[in-house]
Amino acid sequence: MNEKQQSLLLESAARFPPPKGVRLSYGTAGFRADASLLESTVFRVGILAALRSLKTGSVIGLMITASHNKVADNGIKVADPSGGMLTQDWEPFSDAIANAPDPHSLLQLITEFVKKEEIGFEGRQLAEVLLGRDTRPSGEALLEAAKQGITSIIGAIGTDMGVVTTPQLHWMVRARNRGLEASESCYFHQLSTSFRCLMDLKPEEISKNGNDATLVVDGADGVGGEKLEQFKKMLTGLCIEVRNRGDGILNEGVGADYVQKEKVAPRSFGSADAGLRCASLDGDADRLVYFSVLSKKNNNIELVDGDKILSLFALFIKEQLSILNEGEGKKGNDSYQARLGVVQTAYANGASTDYLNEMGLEVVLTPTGVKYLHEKAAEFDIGIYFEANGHGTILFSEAFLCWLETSHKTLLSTSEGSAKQKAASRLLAVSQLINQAVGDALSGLLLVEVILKYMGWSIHRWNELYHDLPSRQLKVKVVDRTAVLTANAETVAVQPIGIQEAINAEIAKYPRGRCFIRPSGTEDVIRVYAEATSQDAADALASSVAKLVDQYLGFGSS
Ligand SMILES: CC(=O)N[C@H]1[C@@H](OP(=O)(O)O)O[C@H](CO)[C@@H](O)[C@@H]1O
Ligand SMILES: [Mg+2]
Repeated sequence: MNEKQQSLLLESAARFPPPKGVRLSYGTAGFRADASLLESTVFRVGILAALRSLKTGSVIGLMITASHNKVADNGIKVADPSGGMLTQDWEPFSDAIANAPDPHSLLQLITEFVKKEEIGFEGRQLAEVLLGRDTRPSGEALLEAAKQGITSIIGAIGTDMGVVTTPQLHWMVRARNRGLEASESCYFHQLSTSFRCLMDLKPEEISKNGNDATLVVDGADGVGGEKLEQFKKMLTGLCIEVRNRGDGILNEGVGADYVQKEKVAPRSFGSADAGLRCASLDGDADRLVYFSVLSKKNNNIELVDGDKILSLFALFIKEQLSILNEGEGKKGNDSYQARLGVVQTAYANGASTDYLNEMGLEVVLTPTGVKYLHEKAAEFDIGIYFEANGHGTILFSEAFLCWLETSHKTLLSTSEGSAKQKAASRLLAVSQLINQAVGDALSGLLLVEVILKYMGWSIHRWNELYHDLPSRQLKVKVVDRTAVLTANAETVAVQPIGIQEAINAEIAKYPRGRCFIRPSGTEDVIRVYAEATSQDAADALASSVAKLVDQYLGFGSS
């Protein structure tokens, strides 16, 4: 770095002093905190994004959002060239620069990192960062701070994509790096075209079914509701009513996180909606859950969570693959035994994992956080991942898509059964519809709708795939949540010493009992998850383990 660059960094960093006494960490999904604390972090992440763009020679994304958190919070996450999450190798650097106390220590960290990563500053190409933000009022000022961070690297530019959903921004980054146009209208066009294609390919005999009625969507009073309202006009064959489109307070009593965790209907939904097919998006529209309001008790719902979306997708994909492979074994020709895998976390309901295993699928568990699930899913030809809270997608490998395209062409030109050709067309359309960069509530919703139509299923029939084991999640405030270390995809607590044995002793008291603890990456708490054969048992197991956490780590423990 030359002197001009160094002084530009020092000068601009001086305008964004970090808040005193606050330590920030990249966490499960980027930095998140009260918006008033974030300007300097966002500015510094702007620098990181510009460096990442220089290093990779590709376009990088920055999304300003705090997803399902309260409206006063905000946050920032980085999208890598593939459109996926920032490589985990760069997280320690992001933590270090976010917490550097002054411009000089910041400059030193950057200088060392640039050297270590061999980021070339001489004769370099232009760096470009796409910026997006959700509807939070603090978004605009933070976007400006990010831009200033980006432009404090000479030659780097920030391109403002405006108010977008998180998955739209990730999609745009991926598109740009593949030489495609990255506008919102291209995104809507791709989704609506592939949706249309899948609708046209549904079996003819299934035109009348239980799900013809309107889909009612809770937009969480955030960006997703706004976008869906705009987008729904392009969707023929699907009637959508969007509620909570931004007239109420973001995420307050609304949204996928609220619906999934509280298991109640969001604001603006009530007994008048009983029996209807409803869906809920989170604040930045990367999570999706379905629900149906139960008729008798006002706010109670039948929840159809991420695990069930995953199961529906897996069922559909598996069926298309088996149509495609019918009879191929006998002929021994160029059939492709695609490896289909599903990825979950320890929060997946045990009944869903059993169901997927019974389907003969390979089920892999990873730690919480899309960055882990996505990475694992990418190892399969078709990898489907979902967190129970509704964040997930389906990834197709390049090799499989290449084979699929060729065999689709061959099937079109021969008289070989149209069933196979349709299955190939469906899989190709799914790969276009479902976001390949990150979990996307809007594209996920369209795929659910199309599969329900294909199966001729109502939401109730879908929910009957298996019955969830009763579960309970609790949060415990502790002195230092980093004192809990876990292993085996977070199912075992290895520290503090002795706590796992104590948890095991509690679990042993309940038939089919399962329970684990882990430190949250987005909130200052230890999360407790428990599952058992009855709700009372799940509640009792969760609360006894929460007590153990408090004994070992709570404020009276030391
Ligand atoms: C139990 C739970 O739902 N955890 C969520 C939550 O992470 P925590 O690290 O548990 O706070 O937010 C993450 C980001 O949205 C999401 O990936 C994850 O699934
Ligand atoms: Mg989200």
